[in-house]
Amino acid sequence: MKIAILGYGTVGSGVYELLEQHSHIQVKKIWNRPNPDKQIPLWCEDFKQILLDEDITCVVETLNGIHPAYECITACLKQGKHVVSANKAVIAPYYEYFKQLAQDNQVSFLFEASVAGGIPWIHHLERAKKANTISRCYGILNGTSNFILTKMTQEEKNFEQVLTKAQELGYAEADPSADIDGIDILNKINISASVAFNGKINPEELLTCSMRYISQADISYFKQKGFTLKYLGDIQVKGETYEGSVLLNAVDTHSLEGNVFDQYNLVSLVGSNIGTLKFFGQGAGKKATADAIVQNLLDIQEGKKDQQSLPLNQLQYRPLDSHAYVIKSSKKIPEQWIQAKDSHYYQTTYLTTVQVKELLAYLDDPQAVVVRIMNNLG
Ligand SMILES: NC(=O)C1=CN([C@@H]2O[C@H](COP(=O)(O)OP(=O)(O)OC[C@H]3O[C@@H](n4cnc5c(N)ncnc54)[C@H](OP(=O)(O)O)[C@@H]3O)[C@@H](O)[C@H]2O)C=CC1
Ligand SMILES: N[C@@H](CC=O)C(=O)O
Repeated sequence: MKIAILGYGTVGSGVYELLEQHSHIQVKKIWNRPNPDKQIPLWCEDFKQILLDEDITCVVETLNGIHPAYECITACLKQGKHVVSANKAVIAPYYEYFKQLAQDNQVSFLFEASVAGGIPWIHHLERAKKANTISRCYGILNGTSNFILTKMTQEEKNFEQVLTKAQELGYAEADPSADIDGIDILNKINISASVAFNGKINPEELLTCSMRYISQADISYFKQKGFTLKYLGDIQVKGETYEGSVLLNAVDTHSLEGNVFDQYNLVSLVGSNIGTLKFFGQGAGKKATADAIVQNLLDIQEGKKDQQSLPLNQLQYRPLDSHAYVIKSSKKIPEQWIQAKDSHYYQTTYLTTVQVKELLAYLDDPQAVVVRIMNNLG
């Protein structure tokens, strides 16, 4: 099989290097914008040279963000080329569109690397879905934020210092605010919901809180109480309704999630027969992510059939659960929402995600630190 790669950054170069060991998959062309700082093997300047090359039957997309990735994926699928993408920012909003285009053109659109890097999460979701009704997907889904929390907790490093290290190691997004403000996890939760529930969600409805204002003092405060802070994505479904969140969670120090460090991820599904299933591995990084892409290329080579039934069902947001939260804010939180106060940490009464959003809108404090108390992660 002859392929092309779009984007020669951390992941694209990783795919090229791994494929040097695969004699049956040959990289014919690599498209990247002109970059004098990079030596790009097989570089081609014009994307059309790839699109119109009939030898190339599959295109790997490892660009950043929505444009020009959207246009490239669309053109390749319409041209009858298989597409493998790692780019969650474009897959999350256009999942159904790309899947439909692939079906219409009798090709595959695969995206294992887009959620949880090297973990074969999508493969196992699709497999679990065949025999189970899946009601929840949750976990540590971002390597950069987990790397930051680990180094702040274990080595008492400061936030900015560790974020720079995560960028150097190739874990962070081109704009790392996606990692620390929750957008990246939101995209991964959205893609997981499309696969697991055959469901369409509105990501803006999820309770999404940044982790960028966490301090060493906050970490120590929770540590004293037996908690480790983890930045989790969570989505649950009941019938045609769903609820979800992306935020810091205080998890038991002895829990599995509490013991996942560095760029590693731990992602779980809850199935009607199997109960909770957990998958652990590297969620970010060159080689691990490239491996997930190569796995998809091998799927295509072996003629693996697509599992997705379309169209997706539109789900409605409705709170399904309530939790206690700890909120650190310089603003005063009204009594009716508070169960206890400890210095400037307010512990709330049990609140739904919708109530927390109301409280945060009332507070209007962009630097508030919001932590969900998560005693039982399953
Ligand atoms: N890094 C990781 O661990 C993981 C990344 N991903 C996803 O994989 C994709 C690639 O990530 P990563 O390799 O880390 O990112 P990089 O920024 O390292 O690589 C992106 C590449 O795309 C090129 N590029 C960007 N915009 C354009 C454009 N308009 N035209 C042509 N080329 C362009 C860049 O060129 P230039 O160098 O000139 O800027 C760069 O070579 C992203 O969508 C990311 O979310 C998924 C899982 C894990
Ligand atoms: N920036 C992402 C890369 C993988 O998806 C992360 O840190 O997890």
